[in-house]
Amino acid sequence: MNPVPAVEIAGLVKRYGDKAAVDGLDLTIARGAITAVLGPNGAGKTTTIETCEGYRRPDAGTVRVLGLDPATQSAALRPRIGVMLQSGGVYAGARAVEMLRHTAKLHAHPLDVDALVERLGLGSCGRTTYRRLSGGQQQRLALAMAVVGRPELVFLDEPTAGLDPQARRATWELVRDLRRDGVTVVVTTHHMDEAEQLADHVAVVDRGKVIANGTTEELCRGGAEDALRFDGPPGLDLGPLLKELPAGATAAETAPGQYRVAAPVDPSRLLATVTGWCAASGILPERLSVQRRSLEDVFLDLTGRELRS
Ligand SMILES: Nc1ncnc2c1ncn2[C@@H]1O[C@H](COP(=O)(O)OP(=O)(O)OP(=O)(O)O)[C@@H](O)[C@H]1O
Repeated sequence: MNPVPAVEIAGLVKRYGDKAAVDGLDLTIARGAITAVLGPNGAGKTTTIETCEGYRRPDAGTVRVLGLDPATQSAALRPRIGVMLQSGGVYAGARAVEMLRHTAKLHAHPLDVDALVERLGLGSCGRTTYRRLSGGQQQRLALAMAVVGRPELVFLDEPTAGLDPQARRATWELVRDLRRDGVTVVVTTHHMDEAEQLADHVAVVDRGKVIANGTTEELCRGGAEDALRFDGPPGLDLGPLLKELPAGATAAETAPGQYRVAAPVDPSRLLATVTGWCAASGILPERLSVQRRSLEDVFLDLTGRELRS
């Protein structure tokens, strides 16, 4: 194992005017794994990733990527990393696959371009210019450009935003294959299921700091009890149910007609209490299940359920 972490960030501060977009962020990312960086809009994820890529200079703190300083050693770093930006980064007038072939030629051991084009469903885009590709095709091309040079480390900023389910799955498979080949992948996403499916490690960023960090398993286990979920008529008054449960129980309508109940009791007792209350109230609970906390639950517990302005 290479002892130098893929990414080491200590006390990173990045300001835009007098606003600190990143505010003392610490994060170490291991090699050879997939790390998902999650956080609400405006949390500072992209700013952090762009600092790692050498596109932004820190105002304070240190950033090391593959042991190098991206601000001053970018010439040594660039050939070793792959970058997929949230938008742009590709010349709009260039023809899609030609551009990919050109990028491949800049690297010593590129991936097979035809195989990559096939995998990402870009076969029909050969001579189409970047600006004429659909949004999803542009995303897939940007992903192909990021990985074609067989980098040691890939940064993918929201790689599946706006992709159809097939393209999303193709992206996931490609990311898993990168990990199998020993590549370190750092991915930002707003899709909690994506992070749950793909990531070995998860870092949650909020207000410019890492507020939680660990494996998905560790974060989902952390502190909270199993939750019971069921569907029922919208707008149920859950107050009487809560009275039947011990202190510390929570009950909420997470979406219209969808309920989540958690309590520090044995799951079988929780199930008995909820079904008993439903029966007594004339409610037929549908799709009833006891589940461990999902990453989305963890995320919302950490960052709040309110929409931020
Ligand atoms: N070039 C810029 N000039 C001024 N402010 C900026 C700039 N880029 C980002 N910001 C601000 O910095 C904060 C962090 O933005 P950033 O893009 O890093 O967040 P993010 O976590 O990636 O958000 P999202 O999930 O919406 O992509 C936001 O308040 C944003 O408005």
